[in-house]
Amino acid sequence: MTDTPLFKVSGVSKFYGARTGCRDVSFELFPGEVLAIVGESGSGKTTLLNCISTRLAPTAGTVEYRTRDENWRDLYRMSEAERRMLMRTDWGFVHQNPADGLRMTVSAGANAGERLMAIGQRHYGNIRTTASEWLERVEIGIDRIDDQPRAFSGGMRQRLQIARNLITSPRLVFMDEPTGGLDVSVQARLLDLIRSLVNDLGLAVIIVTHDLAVARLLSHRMMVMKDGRVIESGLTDRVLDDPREPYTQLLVSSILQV
Ligand SMILES: Nc1ncnc2c1ncn2[C@@H]1O[C@H](COP(=O)(O)OP(=O)(O)OP(=O)(O)O)[C@@H](O)[C@H]1O
Repeated sequence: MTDTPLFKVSGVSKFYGARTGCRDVSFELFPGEVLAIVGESGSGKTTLLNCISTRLAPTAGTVEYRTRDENWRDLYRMSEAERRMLMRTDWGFVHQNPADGLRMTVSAGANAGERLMAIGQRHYGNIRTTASEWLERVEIGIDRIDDQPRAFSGGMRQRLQIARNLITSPRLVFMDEPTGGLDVSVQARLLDLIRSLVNDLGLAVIIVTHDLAVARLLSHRMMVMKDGRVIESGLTDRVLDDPREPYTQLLVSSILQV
């Protein structure tokens, strides 16, 4: 990790009419850092993730990103085309439901290789080679490269979605409950894979989860949300081993013995 942040969120709020989605959230994220956003259902995690990943315009606040050419850019002042390019190249977004992040009716190889074309690669042979390497890296047999993801299990689909996201060497990846809805043994294998890829690639990650065990395993730092606000944040081990807020204490003791 370096001393210069990669991403700055200041005073982000989102209101749905009179209802609060999230309120006055600020934080910085450093290169290579994994931040978990945790909280109960309805606490505002998804709203916040969508606001900071440019999927949902906040009611107030700014979200800034340090680009590869060392410029700070306010994401909501970028043109739509610039934002889309950033999403395709420098960023990844891993959805809870792989069908939301994959094209279900094209081959696994094309799903992985497509983003390389988005960044200008044109050589079919090279794209296929890189796609095969990535399939292998996420433990999908090379004999499945021409199969469509609809013929894959839930765990395989999720691994393919991860390959599709990481193939362009993004610097920042958003993950929304990436292991939600999978069997426990499949979850454990996927978490191991995510952890080693994130470490090997030095990725910065913002991961939303309601599962404190996932936060414990993957994140360096965490933010606890309640009613749209961040009520506690700090190093993951500190927050889980020595929660300061009564609500966090309750969450830690009632949800899971971690
Ligand atoms: N499109 C919407 N219109 C109105 N209210 C919404 C909308 N989306 C979310 N909300 C409200 O905003 C609050 C935060 O919801 P959000 O989905 O962000 O929470 P969450 O922590 O991600 O929950 P979950 O884990 O169940 O997805 C809730 O009160 C929710 O009802």
